[in-house]
Amino acid sequence: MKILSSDQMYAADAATLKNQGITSLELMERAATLCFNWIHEKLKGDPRRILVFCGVGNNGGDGLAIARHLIQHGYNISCYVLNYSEKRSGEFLENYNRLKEMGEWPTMINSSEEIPEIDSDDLIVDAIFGIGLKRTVSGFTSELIKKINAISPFSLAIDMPSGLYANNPNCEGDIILEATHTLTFQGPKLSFLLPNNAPFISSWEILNIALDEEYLQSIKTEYNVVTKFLICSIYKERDQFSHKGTFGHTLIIGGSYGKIGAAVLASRAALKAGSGLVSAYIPKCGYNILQASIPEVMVEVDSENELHHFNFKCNPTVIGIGPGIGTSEKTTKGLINFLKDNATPMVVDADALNIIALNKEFLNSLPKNSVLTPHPREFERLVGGWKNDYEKLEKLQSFSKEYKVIVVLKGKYSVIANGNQLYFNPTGNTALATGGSGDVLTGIITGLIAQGYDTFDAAIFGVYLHGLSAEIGMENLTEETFIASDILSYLSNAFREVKN
Ligand SMILES: NC(=O)C1=CN([C@@H]2O[C@H](COP(=O)(O)OP(=O)(O)OC[C@H]3O[C@@H](n4cnc5c(N)ncnc54)[C@H](O)[C@@H]3O)[C@@H](O)[C@H]2O)[C@@H](O)CC1
Ligand SMILES: [K+]
Repeated sequence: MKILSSDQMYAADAATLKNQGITSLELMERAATLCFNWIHEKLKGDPRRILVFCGVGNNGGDGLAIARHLIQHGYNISCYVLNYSEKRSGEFLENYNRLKEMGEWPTMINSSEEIPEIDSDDLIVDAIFGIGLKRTVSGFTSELIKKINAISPFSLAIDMPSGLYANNPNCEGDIILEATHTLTFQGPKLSFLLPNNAPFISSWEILNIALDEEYLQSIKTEYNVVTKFLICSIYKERDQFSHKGTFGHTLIIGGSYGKIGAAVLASRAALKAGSGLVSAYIPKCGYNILQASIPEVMVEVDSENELHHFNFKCNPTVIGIGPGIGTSEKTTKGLINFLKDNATPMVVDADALNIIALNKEFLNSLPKNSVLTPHPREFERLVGGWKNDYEKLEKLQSFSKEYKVIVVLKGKYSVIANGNQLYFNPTGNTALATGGSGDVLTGIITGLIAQGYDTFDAAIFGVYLHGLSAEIGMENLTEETFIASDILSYLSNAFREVKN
């Protein structure tokens, strides 16, 4: 699913009016009716007080239309207009008149003194600013938002939490509604997916206002959200005549004394993701552990307690490298030497990334289309810091382009980058914030590449499955009790969900 900028949203709105032969007012009515239906379905006539706060643009127009539906259905509502500007939009005025004709005059707020009392049991509908926000919210409008944030009632943001920009960084100290939930039109805005904005956008859902499909298809964007539809198109049915050789040979290079488990988890994950064969190349001290934990995996060993020589004999399709290797001098030297000659595609994680970050000249030695899976701290070591989440995304794009690698930047909404193309993954939960979860991801992506998935597809698919397994796991476990090996217990369910 494409993530549109506010300019692209306006263009899509305009194309929809033209192609569907409807007016802007009708499109607003469509949007507002969906919002009303959402509220009505949840409240089912609940007599609690609903305060609808409207701006004077089209987001405010939505609010007035929602207020009208709520009144018509007997809800206990008070509707306010924040009179911050003389410039009212046509659709705002039209909806204002409709309310007036019903004898329901919204209350104008012209100063901080006129802000009403708010109770923590009220439902707040925030229709002050949407995608049209152009500058920092100030004056009594910001006072109102501060008051709502302080009292913290359930606040439902229409399209956007007021004060948040759709696709630009906010300034330090901007006043933004900490919305409890956001109903957004057509698709998520880029700002929803960025960690800095977490306080404002704790949960959101899309209301499909049926913008012109053909026009949406034609829009070009660098930002996308991974959908089940995309994942189903990536998934490859297995050929009935296939054999273990068909699904490639993964080599996991990992482990050091005390961290053999990382190699175990990654190897098992590669197998469970469907790699035909899996070998592990580990320090000698891990031999018995690995053989005993996963009999399906073949093992080759390096020196006693750490990796040093990197002289394995097998001939893998793809290598997953880094889990648990540490950053000792010997391992660093060995890895650097290995990188100089290696042409096999790789998934590079953890300490392999940290070693490369200290020896950046070797980034150029990575085989084209290798996958790097840093968490934000590891990525910071590779590229230096960033001013804000938007600059982080720019750095992600330029890094991916410069070194011709796929980067998976891990986090809530992990971002998978291939040059300028960024895909935000929606699956997962805090259960994944557990030791070994990254090793499992490395193994899954490596195992997918081994069996013939394109590397970008494998990164997208792997991240999606990894997150989905954790979601499905919540049927039996909790976010606290779920551990990394549980990801693999639920991987079959995740695959099954994709296959169905
Ligand atoms: N046909 C359409 O265009 C549709 C629009 N919709 C709604 O329309 C919204 C966009 O409406 P608008 O473009 O009117 O913009 P907004 O309603 O988001 O903002 C109102 C206006 O306030 C002014 N403004 C911006 N920042 C300000 C600030 N800090 N202080 C004071 N004034 C400021 C701007 O001139 C802006 O146009 C969407 O978010 C959505 O809610 C929906 O009804 C769907 C259909
Ligand atoms: K809003």
